[in-house]
Amino acid sequence: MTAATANGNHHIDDSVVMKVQTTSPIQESTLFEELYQMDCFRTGEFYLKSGQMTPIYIDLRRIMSSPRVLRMAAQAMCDKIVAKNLKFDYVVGVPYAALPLATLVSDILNVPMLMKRKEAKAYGTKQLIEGVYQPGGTVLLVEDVVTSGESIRETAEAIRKENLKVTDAIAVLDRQQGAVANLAEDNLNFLSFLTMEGILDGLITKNEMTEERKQQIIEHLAKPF
Ligand SMILES: O=P(O)(O)OC[C@H]1O[C@H](OP(=O)(O)OP(=O)(O)O)[C@H](O)[C@@H]1O
Repeated sequence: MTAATANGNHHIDDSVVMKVQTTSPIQESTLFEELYQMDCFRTGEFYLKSGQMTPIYIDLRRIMSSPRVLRMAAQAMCDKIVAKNLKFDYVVGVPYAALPLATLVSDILNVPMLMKRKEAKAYGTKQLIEGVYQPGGTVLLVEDVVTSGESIRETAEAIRKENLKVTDAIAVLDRQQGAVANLAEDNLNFLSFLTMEGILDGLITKNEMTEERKQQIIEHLAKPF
């Protein structure tokens, strides 16, 4: 469990913080290489949850098929969580793609996990938030890829209805399409380990893309959706 402080808030146990701090941090280029090898980056014509067409699709669902890469992505987020000294009592993944990542973040940091369902069941306890929690506790949201931030907002709303707090969200990758500003409107600080620009630069080094194509993609993604 997390360790309780005098004011009732919680933090990651000191021994876990030290373990994360003394392990070499995951480099962006290292995770990029692994994601590239796992074919997570697709160019072509794809459609996002928002309905927007995108010339580049990043599918991090694929990494659950490699426990090593899945753990590396979770560790990269944990490095950032510890470096930023984020305070929280529970970890919640934005369903579904981020659930394996949230499970590993919970395990690495030894902080309990809760699960938010996409839809409540019509039987059993009918709860939207599963797991054991105390009202008033703080949740850290974990995402795989963020576009508008809408999925994070929806998840935060459901969690706040349960009298839990949410102040921070972290993702493996920010597609840099407005999520930071959108989430700030909802009092959510948003951090990511990788950015779309970093991925496009990586693809240039792999001769998969020219600088000119990168600029065209950035312009396309900057259009409102
Ligand atoms: O920032 P947003 O505009 O909300 O977009 C990002 C969301 O889209 C994807 O999930 P998707 O809706 O495809 O569902 P899944 O996780 O169940 O695959 C992704 O895993 C994020 O949750």
